[in-house]
Amino acid sequence: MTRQFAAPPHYVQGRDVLDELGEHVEPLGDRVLLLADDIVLDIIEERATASLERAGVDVVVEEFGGEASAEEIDRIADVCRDAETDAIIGAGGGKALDTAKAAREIVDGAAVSLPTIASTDAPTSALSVVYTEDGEFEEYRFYDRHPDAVIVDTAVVAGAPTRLFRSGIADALATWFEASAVDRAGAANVIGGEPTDAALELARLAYDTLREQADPAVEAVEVDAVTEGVESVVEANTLLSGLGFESGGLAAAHSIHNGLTQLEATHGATHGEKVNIGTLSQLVLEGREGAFVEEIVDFSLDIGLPVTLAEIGLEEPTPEQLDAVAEAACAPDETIHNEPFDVEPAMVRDAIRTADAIGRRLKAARE
Ligand SMILES: NC(=O)c1ccc[n+]([C@@H]2O[C@H](COP(=O)([O-])OP(=O)(O)OC[C@H]3O[C@@H](n4cnc5c(N)ncnc54)[C@H](O)[C@@H]3O)[C@@H](O)[C@H]2O)c1
Ligand SMILES: [Zn+2]
Repeated sequence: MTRQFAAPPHYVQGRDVLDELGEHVEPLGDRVLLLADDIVLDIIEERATASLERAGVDVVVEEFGGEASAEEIDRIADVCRDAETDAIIGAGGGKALDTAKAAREIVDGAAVSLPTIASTDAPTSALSVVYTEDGEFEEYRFYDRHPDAVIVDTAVVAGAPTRLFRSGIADALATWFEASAVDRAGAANVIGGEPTDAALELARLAYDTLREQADPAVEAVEVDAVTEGVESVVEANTLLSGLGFESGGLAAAHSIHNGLTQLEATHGATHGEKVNIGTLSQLVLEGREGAFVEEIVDFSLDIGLPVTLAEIGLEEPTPEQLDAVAEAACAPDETIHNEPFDVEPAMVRDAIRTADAIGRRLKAARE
């Protein structure tokens, strides 16, 4: 297998970069669609539009429906066609960004990611995660092109709910564990190559950054402050985790996340919160040392991430529910098969139950 690495050409991060949006978008298009939900439009529409207009870029604003579903993607592609735009800016969380990337794939032109939360590693990737209208995982769509630019205003990100920042830490915490599983298995990364050393190092750097900086950064975001630590964690959640997962590869944690989305009760938990349960389960599945699993549970507790099924909406899951999650996590095209051993649903179910037991014990010990 050849080593392959891919990345977007341009990443911009800093306080108030929203006011420079126009400068970065102007080389990419003359008329852009700005896609965001009502909450995000309230936060960014005025400044984004003003910056784009200063740069001579026409803007058409469209409200995002909230789910990255096939229906919503087709609707947005139609809006782009009718408005004759030549670029699309997805602004908000992972779902709006994924929808913008998917619509650009249909209509062509440029795509820009403008994350307003550091909640996932979706902004940099050349793929979308598509769900049913009801929020169940449906498919990954892979693209040849990355977003042409990724613009992250850290003041906007720090002003958003801390829960979403924590969720991004969870999504980024999974990256090194998954990429290193792919590496140990000699499996393929998300773009179909062997992980480069660079991708593995980026994933590792995301992990090290979070272990050192996540705690104080969460504290800063609680008071909407932008510190160097916040900048580092935003970069870990967005750029390092984004490049790290795509060119490093995914494994069990994200398959278990996908399995969990089968249960409606988990839909109130964020992507990152469900991924955290996936990460802890992956560590148990891999037979990691007990002390190390406890260390990661403790880290999660320190920053306020879920460590039990109850915290993601599954108070008393039935055996049938956990079997359904494990079955879905082991679907033939799932990345759980990138683990360096054969994985069966019963192993996954028992890893989830065991991770939950450890999480409950350590959580109770703090109460
Ligand atoms: N394509 C990829 O590579 C990739 C990677 C990771 C995750 N994902 C996908 O991302 C999605 C999850 O994304 P998410 O967790 O960001 O959820 P989300 O997109 O549903 O956004 C969560 C909420 O945050 C709100 N929000 C956004 N910015 C805000 C701000 N500044 N202040 C207040 N509220 C704000 C939005 O209105 C939204 O309701 C999932 O669909 C997941 O599969 C994709
Ligand atoms: Zn993720």
